[in-house]
Amino acid sequence: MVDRSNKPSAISPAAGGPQPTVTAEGGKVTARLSTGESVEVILYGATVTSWKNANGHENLWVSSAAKLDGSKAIRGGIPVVFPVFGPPPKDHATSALPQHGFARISHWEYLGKSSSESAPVSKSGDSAVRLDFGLTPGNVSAEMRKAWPYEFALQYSVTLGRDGLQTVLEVRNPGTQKWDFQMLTHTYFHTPDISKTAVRGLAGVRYADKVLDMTEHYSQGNELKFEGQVDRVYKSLQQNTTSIVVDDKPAYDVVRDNLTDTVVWNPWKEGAQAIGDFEPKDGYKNMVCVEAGCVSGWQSLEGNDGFEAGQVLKSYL
Ligand SMILES: O=P(O)(O)OC[C@H]1O[C@H](O)[C@H](O)[C@@H](O)[C@@H]1O
Repeated sequence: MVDRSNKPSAISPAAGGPQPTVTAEGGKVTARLSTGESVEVILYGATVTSWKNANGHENLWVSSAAKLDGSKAIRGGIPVVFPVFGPPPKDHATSALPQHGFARISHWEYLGKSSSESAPVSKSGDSAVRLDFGLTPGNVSAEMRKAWPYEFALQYSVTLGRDGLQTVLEVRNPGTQKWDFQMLTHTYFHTPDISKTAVRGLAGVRYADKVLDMTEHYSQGNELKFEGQVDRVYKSLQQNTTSIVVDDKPAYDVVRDNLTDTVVWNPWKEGAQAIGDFEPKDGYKNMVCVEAGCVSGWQSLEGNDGFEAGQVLKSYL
């Protein structure tokens, strides 16, 4: 088990003030703060498909051809990757699973809401709202169970505050047999113009470049710009904040908690053409994935052990 230095504070019922509204219907949970911020989570994959600021700005990119009916992983928003990132290695216990595992293609249960005035995303005096989702073997298809027959329990918490959006994944092994996993939140950020967009906070870090046959490199400058396809796994980052800037101005921050790695992905023109549910085809100009996770190695969980990690997303748009 990996210890967590920075656990989010306990959620306590909010006192007074206008309360957030939460609706759960049609396989979707929507929460809105009295100040106007909102979030929408589809139970299929517990995928966050919308996160808006009080001014109405949508922070996430979702393909106009994304399947929202449970027939395919949702192309956009924040898919949850578990228990393997990317194509599973051939000689590993996850080898029979599809790319990025089963969490994003399973129907999660909505466990309920709670309010908090002490979450990392709440401004003082304002309440944040937390939505909890659960996934256990009973929610997973027989095919996926056969491919990965371990006992597990996942709890995914999405907390909306005026200061941002927090996602936390708690992974538990209630069985007796030890297993390994990787996890990642595959956030698709919306950007007005990829040619003016850069990612900062990745300097001096070792990364595997998937575009260059997984070869290893060291990142030089502190800024990654986009002039073609980018698909990199940055490993063991020291600094816990990765920032997206547009025209040199802050757009988003991703603050990792107990997650060592960050994947940066933009499929560019050729990649978008090759992905059936990526629409519009020039949508790559309006998105960038900055994905916080632990994917460069494996986390091991003994029986009755647990692991918890997450991210806080901030928007300045
Ligand atoms: O098409 P998907 O299975 O959703 O994967 C989309 C992308 O996810 C990650 O960012 C990987 O690093 C990419 O290599 C992959 O193309």
